[in-house]
Amino acid sequence: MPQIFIDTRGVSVSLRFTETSFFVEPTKHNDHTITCYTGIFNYFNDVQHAGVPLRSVISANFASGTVEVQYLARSSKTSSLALATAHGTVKEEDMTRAKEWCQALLLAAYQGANPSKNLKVFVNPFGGQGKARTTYASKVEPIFLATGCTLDVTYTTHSGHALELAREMKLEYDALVVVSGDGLIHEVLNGIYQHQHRDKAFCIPIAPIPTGSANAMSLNLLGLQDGLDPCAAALNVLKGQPLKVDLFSFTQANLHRISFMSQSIGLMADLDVETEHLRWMGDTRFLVGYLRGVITRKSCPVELSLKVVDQDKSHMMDALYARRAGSLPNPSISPSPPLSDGKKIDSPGSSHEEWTRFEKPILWMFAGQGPFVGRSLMQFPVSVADDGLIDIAIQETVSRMWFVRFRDLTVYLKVSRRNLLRAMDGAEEGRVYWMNSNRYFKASAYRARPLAPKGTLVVDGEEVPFQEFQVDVLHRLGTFLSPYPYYEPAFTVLDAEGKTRRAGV
Ligand SMILES: Nc1ncnc2c1ncn2[C@@H]1O[C@H](COP(=O)(O)OP(=O)(O)OP(=O)(O)O)[C@@H](O)[C@H]1O
Repeated sequence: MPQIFIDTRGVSVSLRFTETSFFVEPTKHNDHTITCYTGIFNYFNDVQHAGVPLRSVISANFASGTVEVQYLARSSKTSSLALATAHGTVKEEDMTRAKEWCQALLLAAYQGANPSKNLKVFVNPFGGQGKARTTYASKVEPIFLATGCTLDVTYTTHSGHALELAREMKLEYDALVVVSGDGLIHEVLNGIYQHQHRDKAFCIPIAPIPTGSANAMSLNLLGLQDGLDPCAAALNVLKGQPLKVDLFSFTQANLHRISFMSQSIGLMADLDVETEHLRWMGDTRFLVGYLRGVITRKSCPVELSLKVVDQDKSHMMDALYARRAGSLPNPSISPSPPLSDGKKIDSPGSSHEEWTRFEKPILWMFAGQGPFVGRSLMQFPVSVADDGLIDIAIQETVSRMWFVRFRDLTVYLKVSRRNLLRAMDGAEEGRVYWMNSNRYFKASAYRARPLAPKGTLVVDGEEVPFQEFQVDVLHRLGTFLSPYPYYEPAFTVLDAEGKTRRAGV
């Protein structure tokens, strides 16, 4: 599509786009005049090289002789996205062309999809550091309004509010936007689970806007650079494609609930619950909790049984490579059966494997999906969104590497505090995966039975009673909006042989 020229405050500016990028280029200017009006560049001199991905263009309008294009851009490579506008008048004789150009730009930027979405928005003013309300009003809502979205916004007033609303919601929304952390996503999914038409309700995609503490789902969908950026997450609401992900059925006695991210017991659960009063710290509170846990090294009193499908770390990593490169089809597990009202949900894969008991004493068990459980911990680096399996990481209390022999007796030594602290080094890129004392399984189901009256059990970041439970996988039941057909974070680590390996395309 040829370029058009607009006049912005006396400066003639060329607007053009290619299949991949959008460009704003002044054609005449006073040397070194500083301008920020496009958000793409600061100096006109740089402009020949400037451009934003076409995906970042959110609106293009022509009205009353004026062209206005809105897009998201960074002021530097590492900064967050911000809403920027290029606007200016066109000459009388160019008006028809300008109108057609705007339509063509919009068509290309949305690849034919409708920019004006019908959105249900949940804002949790309590999540994270309590900034959701202002972040939504100042950064997110302007992006939705620029594209003509219809917004049905609820500021949650109490814990459980989002669940109640999701349970009763109409099925007309294009997406459910969750302005909060992972806890509110958990609520929305459980509301959907109780919905009268839950099969259909589970197909409405959820899109997180990160304003909680860990924001793990947002990190897993958008990656480290964009995962904590509310504007990047808003762009995902407009441009993301539905990504089917496995969910988990968490059963305690006769109570079922949906878990979408993780279940933890032991140190990793304690650090979440015991740092609740440190919310003001953001996700640094998890680091404080971990250090506290390493000092006490409290054993986790629980009996675990797993339906193991894989426990070979190199093999699991190879499978991840293959999936991301598109060379492995979806696993041959059939989709979850439709959920009919009142029926227990069954796992498609859990009936095939044998139950195996994990006998060793442990410091913690962390089960779930999605590489990141927080910005500083890639706990499940080989997680695949829809492999029909749950990843389970178990930290043994004793190290298989460290033991002393005395006559016929072998005495194993506790994993040292030094090693546990060392595990923090590279934890954000999943290096802990290769630690010998970190046992890693892919399973179709697992059970845990507490062996002490007291302990901490956390599901998707929320504490639940410390009682026996079972988790089964619900293959591809969840739907999220995502820029990629897989979890974004790539696993780049030294493998067991010390070679650099990279998962990703
Ligand atoms: N108005 C409210 N007042 C108090 N609690 C609320 C309110 N609205 C929602 N909640 C509860 O707030 C809890 C925490 O929310 P959320 O998980 O979104 O933030 P977070 O815990 O800081 O982030 P993350 O889960 O990513 O670590 C949820 O359990 C939710 O039920």
